Amino acid sequence: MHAIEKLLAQKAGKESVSTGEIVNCTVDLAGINDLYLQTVRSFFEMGGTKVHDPSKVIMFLDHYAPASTIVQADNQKQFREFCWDQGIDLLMDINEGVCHQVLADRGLSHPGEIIVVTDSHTTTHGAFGAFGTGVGATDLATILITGKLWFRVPEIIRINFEGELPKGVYAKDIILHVIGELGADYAVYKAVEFTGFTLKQLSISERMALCNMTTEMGAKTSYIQPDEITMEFLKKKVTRNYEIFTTDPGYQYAAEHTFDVSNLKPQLAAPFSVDNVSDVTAFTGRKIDQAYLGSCTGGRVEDLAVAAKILAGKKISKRTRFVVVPASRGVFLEAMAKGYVQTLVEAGATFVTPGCAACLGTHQGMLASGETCITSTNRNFPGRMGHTKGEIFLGSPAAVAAAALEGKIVDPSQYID
Ligand SMILES: CC(C)[C@H](C(=O)O)[C@@H](O)C(=O)O
Ligand code: SF4
Repeated sequence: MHAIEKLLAQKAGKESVSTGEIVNCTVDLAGINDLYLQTVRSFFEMGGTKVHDPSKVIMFLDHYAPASTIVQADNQKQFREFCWDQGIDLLMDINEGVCHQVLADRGLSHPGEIIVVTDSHTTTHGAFGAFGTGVGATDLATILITGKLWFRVPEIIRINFEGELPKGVYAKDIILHVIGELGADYAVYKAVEFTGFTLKQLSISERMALCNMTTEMGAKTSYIQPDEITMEFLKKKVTRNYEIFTTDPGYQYAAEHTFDVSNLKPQLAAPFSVDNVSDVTAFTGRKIDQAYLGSCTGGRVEDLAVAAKILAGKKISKRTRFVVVPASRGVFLEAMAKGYVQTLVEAGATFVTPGCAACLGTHQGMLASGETCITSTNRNFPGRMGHTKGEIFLGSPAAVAAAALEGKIVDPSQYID
């Protein structure tokens, strides 16, 4: 069996599972975000009165943090009251940040566990060897009532990376390249495992970016076998025991792909699809109105660090806005302590408090008609960050910072020593 199958088998109380089987699993952590008040409504509609185990539930007020509309303010009020009534202590209010980063910061994402959030990018937690997946309101309400949820054991695809990453090329470039090659619907309901030499070069932050974007291939979940890098990260954060599963030798994957990254150039996904990917050089010189650094894909400390490095002692281009949104309070604090916030604000960045902000086009950095944005986020369909006639290029944090500096798309590798 694969590690993912062993994990699902254990959570279903079975000896083994096989692809396609439906299993009913105990969920280790269930998260609800502030766009999903329907979860609470469904909980009551389905006959719920008391949450099965409030210690395994976490609430995130992140997508509209702080609330920008009266409806959202009202929803957030109802979420808070639900937590207080139900004894849910893990209420991550508007001061905490994007759910996936908050889980990582707090050491709540563990190997060998099932994490389900009402958010598609829950695949991010594959970076820790967890089974992370996103669901809708009624599925989440089912967990609230029973502590369990059914899953279809997914086919598992192995994506192997060989070679050392060139200067100025990051996990974001790798995953954009993979999605460009395989397509945005390649992994629908499949699990994507990343393996190979290149992973040894990738920090937890970079691995989170990789796993996060498997959602943009349709993946149900993603996986990286925990190693020394994972352990190093977890030992500073996690206080309780967890189990690490390993894949049996000779396991037959549904498909296997190998990418050599040693000659990879910085990548961009051009409007209006995440798989419309090419080398950044195809668009160099293209003027941008806004550069956006943030989200659960590209708003971590390392992302702000590379931007600060590129912009230290410089000013952003006069006709460009640079919106920076730390993914979490933890990221914000660390970036302040390390001086990145100071550097970026001096360079002309506009800071937004931790949260989803304009990543999903609802507030705090929206695009006007006809504007072009380069962003470290994960989606670029029409209207994703504001006006449907806004054009969005997805790139690495370095590509975003270099574009903010020049006011146009440039090859970021020239800005990295
Ligand atoms: C709000 C949520 C439903 C949504 C998702 O699931 O991905 C959001 O986080 C996004 O990125 O579009
Ligand atoms: S930061 Fe963006 S992608 Fe991540 S959860 Fe928020 S809206 Fe979704």
